[in-house]
Amino acid sequence: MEKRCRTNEEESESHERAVFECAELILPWLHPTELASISSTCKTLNHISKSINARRSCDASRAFENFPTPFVNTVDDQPYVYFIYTPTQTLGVDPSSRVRQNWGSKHIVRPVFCSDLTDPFPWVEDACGCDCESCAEDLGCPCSTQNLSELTRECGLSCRCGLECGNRSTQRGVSVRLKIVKNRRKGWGLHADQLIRRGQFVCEYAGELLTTKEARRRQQIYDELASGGRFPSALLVVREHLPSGKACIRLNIDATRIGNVARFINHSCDGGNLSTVLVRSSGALLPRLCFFASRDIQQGEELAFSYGDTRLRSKGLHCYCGSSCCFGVLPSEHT
Ligand SMILES: C[S@@+](CC[C@H](N)C(=O)[O-])C[C@H]1O[C@@H](n2cnc3c(N)ncnc32)[C@H](O)[C@@H]1O
Repeated sequence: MEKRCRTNEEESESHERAVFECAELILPWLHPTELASISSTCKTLNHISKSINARRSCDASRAFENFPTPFVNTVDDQPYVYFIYTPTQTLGVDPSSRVRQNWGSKHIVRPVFCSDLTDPFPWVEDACGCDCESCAEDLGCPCSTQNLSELTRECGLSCRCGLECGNRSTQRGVSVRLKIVKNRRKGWGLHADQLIRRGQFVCEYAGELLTTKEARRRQQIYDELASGGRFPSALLVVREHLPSGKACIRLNIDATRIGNVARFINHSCDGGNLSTVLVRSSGALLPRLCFFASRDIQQGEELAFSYGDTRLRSKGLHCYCGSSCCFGVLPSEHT
């Protein structure tokens, strides 16, 4: 059979295709500043970068969650906020390490969501699950605590019903449609994109779990950055008081660099429309901070909560929550 030699044109087309394919694989791993600088080098890379930015703005959760969470910005031309997504709490990562995540790729591979696999902490020995064979959400679960207290227990790893258990509703990721909307004064905020019923689970506050020493170190840096202009940090300190009242477990969750959609929830001086509940899964060493709707929330409404145990700072950031009881200054946690 006669072999036809490839023309120069065909050869260059094939090279271009190879470059295109490689770029499509590599560029989604880049930070926005890297993406911007590479996109200025040639037309093809500029084109690919643009589509990556468009895909990033369509889903902040990078398909980790059950529904995409889009960014909506009618204020300026920032298409999205860059951070590393984690659907559950994770161990603190050295800030100097450049963690990367594939975001905005053409080929979306939905990560397997399983909190049992992602829980970074060892499980305690006496972990127990419920005895029912299958407990659907509507039937309830014998070991479910029906009313929302400040601390709720859920079934855990050894539950025989698996992740579908009606008493593991906070372990299946974000289960309502949400969007991230930019506001001129408060920056980005998390909004409902459907009706959310009172008592419904919205999302967990996921981020890096830090030692108190590291939390204090980072808070100092964040305060300095905030004083020099707008820097929206997302370091939350939560205390779980033990029944004796004498001791408490302190959780330092930093969602500034690594977090989930909850990092966009703004503060409201009137407590907003979310209640925070510490949920402990049977067998888990540490509780997780979960948000539930404290009343019916209409589609489009902004989600908000009070940033917790606070002391007012006379020179703190200005609060724009707009509630009738607004203190005028954003609360600041004494880390
Ligand atoms: C956890 S982040 C919330 C998301 C943030 N708005 C953003 O753009 O990424 C906390 C930061 O949001 C801003 N923020 C939250 N609530 C606010 C409020 N009521 N008024 C003004 N700024 C607020 C502050 O900059 C604060 O440090």
